[in-house]
Amino acid sequence: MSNGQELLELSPVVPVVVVDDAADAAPVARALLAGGIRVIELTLRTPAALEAIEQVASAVPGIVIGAGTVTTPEQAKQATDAGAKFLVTPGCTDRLLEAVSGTGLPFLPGAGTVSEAMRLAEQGLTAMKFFPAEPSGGVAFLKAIAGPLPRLRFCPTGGITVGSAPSYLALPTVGCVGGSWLTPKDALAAKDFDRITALAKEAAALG
Ligand SMILES: O=C(O)C(=O)C[C@H](O)[C@H](O)COP(=O)(O)O
Repeated sequence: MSNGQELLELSPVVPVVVVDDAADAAPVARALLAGGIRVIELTLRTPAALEAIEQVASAVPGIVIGAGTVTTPEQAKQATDAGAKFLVTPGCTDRLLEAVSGTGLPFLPGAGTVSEAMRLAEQGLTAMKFFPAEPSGGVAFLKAIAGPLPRLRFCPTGGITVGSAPSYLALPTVGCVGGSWLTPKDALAAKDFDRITALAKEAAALG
């Protein structure tokens, strides 16, 4: 996997995972894999995130581990050092884009408007996260911009559910969708990894 376009092909659904306890990360990754999902995006929103990435990178080699919520150059470097194999940003600044490209990892930069998507395309980046998908116009927005921007491809994320995912995945400009619904907070709190496997199976079947 060497670029963002390949990232879009890994799985129909990229689980966006928030862990408060790094010890949960490897069991969650195994539960997702058992359900047929072979990619995980751990968000840098919690203090446990970098350790969680390290643990998945070393203990669950079968899953492709990435870091999400990368918002600063420092985080891009920390996530890379922790063993992330790809990076995802919710939006983009010039400084962040330079840092993320500088890691050499494949990445999905975030865009939420036509101009943001065009600015990324100007830099040769044609695979991006569409965030926040539902509040920004969802499927209707993506359909509308496929006319002027047919070569761009997206991982829409934000407000997507197992029910709405198929209408996104049916669009030719959508490679995969992202979502946190595979790893609900209460399932993590109860360490109900079987439930995560069941949700992963349901999501993997969308492909
Ligand atoms: O943390 C990030 O990097 C984000 O940009 C936000 C997440 O991608 C969304 O919060 C996931 O969306 P939900 O599936 O609606 O929970």
